[in-house]
Amino acid sequence: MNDSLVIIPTYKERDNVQAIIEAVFAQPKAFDVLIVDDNSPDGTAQIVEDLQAKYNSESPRLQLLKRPGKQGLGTAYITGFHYAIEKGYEYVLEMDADFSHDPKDLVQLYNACATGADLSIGSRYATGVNVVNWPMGRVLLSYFASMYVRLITGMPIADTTAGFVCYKTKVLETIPLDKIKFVGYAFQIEMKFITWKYGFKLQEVPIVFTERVRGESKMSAGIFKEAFFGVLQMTISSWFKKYIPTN
Ligand SMILES: Nc1nc2c(ncn2[C@@H]2O[C@H](COP(=O)(O)OP(=O)(O)O[C@H]3O[C@H](CO)[C@@H](O)[C@H](O)[C@@H]3O)[C@@H](O)[C@H]2O)c(=O)[nH]1
Repeated sequence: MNDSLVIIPTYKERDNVQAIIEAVFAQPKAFDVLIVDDNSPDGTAQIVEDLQAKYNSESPRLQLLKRPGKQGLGTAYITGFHYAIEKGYEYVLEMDADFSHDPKDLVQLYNACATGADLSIGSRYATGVNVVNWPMGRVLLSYFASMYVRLITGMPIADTTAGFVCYKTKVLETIPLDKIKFVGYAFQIEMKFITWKYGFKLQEVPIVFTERVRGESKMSAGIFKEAFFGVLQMTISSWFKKYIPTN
């Protein structure tokens, strides 16, 4: 077993899943991979099962959790976090299956945590705007959404919805995972917010985010709405909820 687990949630990622797994295993640092698949109707999980025979001859480097149906990205990660804690991984990384996150950046996210950060964030907005192939409307929406979150919550992070991150497992053991309630972009915001509120050290690592070439995004207007109103609700309730420390 390696010290770090890369969790990749998948829903209908038949055209990406094999290539992304191979790309993670090709990195200079050895990572284990956990795919959390929500019964994708396109056979994504079957592809992973076929690859397990190839990669797991010495140790189970490629792991798969199958859930019965589409339950959202947030709960897929929570399921993965519990798995990582149970197995005793020291570092847990989150990554999309679709190559919008470059697997080459995994090592620098890991290094940031190995040298002091508790949560390192692959940030599109740490140095300007580093997004490739998004329509201008989506860039503006995402950029201003991050500014909005920063303004409302006071969290000192430029890319608050980032989904390419590395946690020290002790963070995931400390924060109340059972209280995380959002599933989409708001899930990413909520996780960072609670981590920050618990006094852990957050560090942004500049990355370039590239729009997927294969398959489709599963984000929807509902998920965007959840983020917009959820941030307000989350910030206000943090003033009253005992499980969120005040700082
Ligand atoms: N298991 C599971 N996986 C899911 C689900 N919905 C999405 N996924 C998987 O989660 C990853 C991201 O999904 P996308 O649909 O490609 O997300 P996106 O719109 O590109 O959003 C990304 O960027 C956002 C910030 O701009 C991030 O907030 C978000 O977390 C993600 O990284 C992909 O690997 C996709 O298959 C689900 O319900 N269940």
